[in-house]
Amino acid sequence: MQITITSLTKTFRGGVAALDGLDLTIPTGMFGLLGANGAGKTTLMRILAGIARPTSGRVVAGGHDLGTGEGRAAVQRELGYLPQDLGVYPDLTARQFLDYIALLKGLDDRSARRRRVGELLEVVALTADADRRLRGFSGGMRQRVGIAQALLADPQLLIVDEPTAGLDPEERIRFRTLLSQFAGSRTVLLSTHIVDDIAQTCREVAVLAKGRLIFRGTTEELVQRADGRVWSVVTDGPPPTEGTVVSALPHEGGMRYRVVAPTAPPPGASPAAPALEDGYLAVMT
Ligand SMILES: Nc1ncnc2c1ncn2[C@@H]1O[C@H](COP(=O)(O)OP(=O)(O)OP(=O)(O)O)[C@@H](O)[C@H]1O
Repeated sequence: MQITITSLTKTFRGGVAALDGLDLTIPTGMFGLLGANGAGKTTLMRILAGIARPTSGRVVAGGHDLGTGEGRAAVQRELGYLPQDLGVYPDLTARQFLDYIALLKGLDDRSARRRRVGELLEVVALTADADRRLRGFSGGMRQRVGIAQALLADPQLLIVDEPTAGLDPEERIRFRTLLSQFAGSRTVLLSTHIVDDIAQTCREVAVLAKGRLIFRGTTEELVQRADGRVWSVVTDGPPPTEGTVVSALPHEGGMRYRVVAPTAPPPGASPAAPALEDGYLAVMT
């Protein structure tokens, strides 16, 4: 499902422009959305999910205009959404919770619903824990329940908002592999602060800042934005003051700093190969 966003704005009461004339096309497949806190990612996702309404502008998803009730209903039938703060009922088991959400989504046939819930528990590797109460689940297990509920209706569009925050490395890897496997011919919009999650799953990415698009392209193109701007500085003195220090590691009696600097290299610097995070920092600065 392709999504075309044109001149989208969302201004909250008090005058905060969460989205400020956003133009963006999101193709089929996995698509990454990066941006600092408050950049407007959640607002965009809520508008795409039909939960929030824009102040102005247009969104067309899979040929459906979200500006109309009919269009929103059509997109919502094809939508799976995992918000940042999915509330679960702690006293329900994973199976009961998914069954309940499936019922809300209109899966009325009891045996079909039971089958679908069973399949999804398998997909998210929770079959063995299916009949435990959610209250005892780890953060990662809860996120997997969250993704299972988002996948219940086999959506063509899956929107996930910072799904790996708080997960341990193993769970993060498992979670993002799950998303990639699911994507295929569908559209998966992944919003996150964790640049590595995007690097490992998405070919294309957009970066938002203050409600505006500041980059849209492939992950390789984002890496290229940092070409000639990444430096390695070994020193036993104070850290470099130019640019942004992205890492600091002890090195032979001193420190090795990795620096993204837009102009002249810091004294004593040698060039380093850029990574996606450097490209992100380069466009952010
Ligand atoms: N309901 C609201 N009322 C007023 N301002 C809001 C509301 N929701 C969001 N905002 C403001 O809109 C801006 C964008 O917020 P949004 O949550 O979309 O950003 P974000 O990129 O998702 O941030 P984060 O990464 O922290 O989740 C922020 O300045 C935020 O304070």
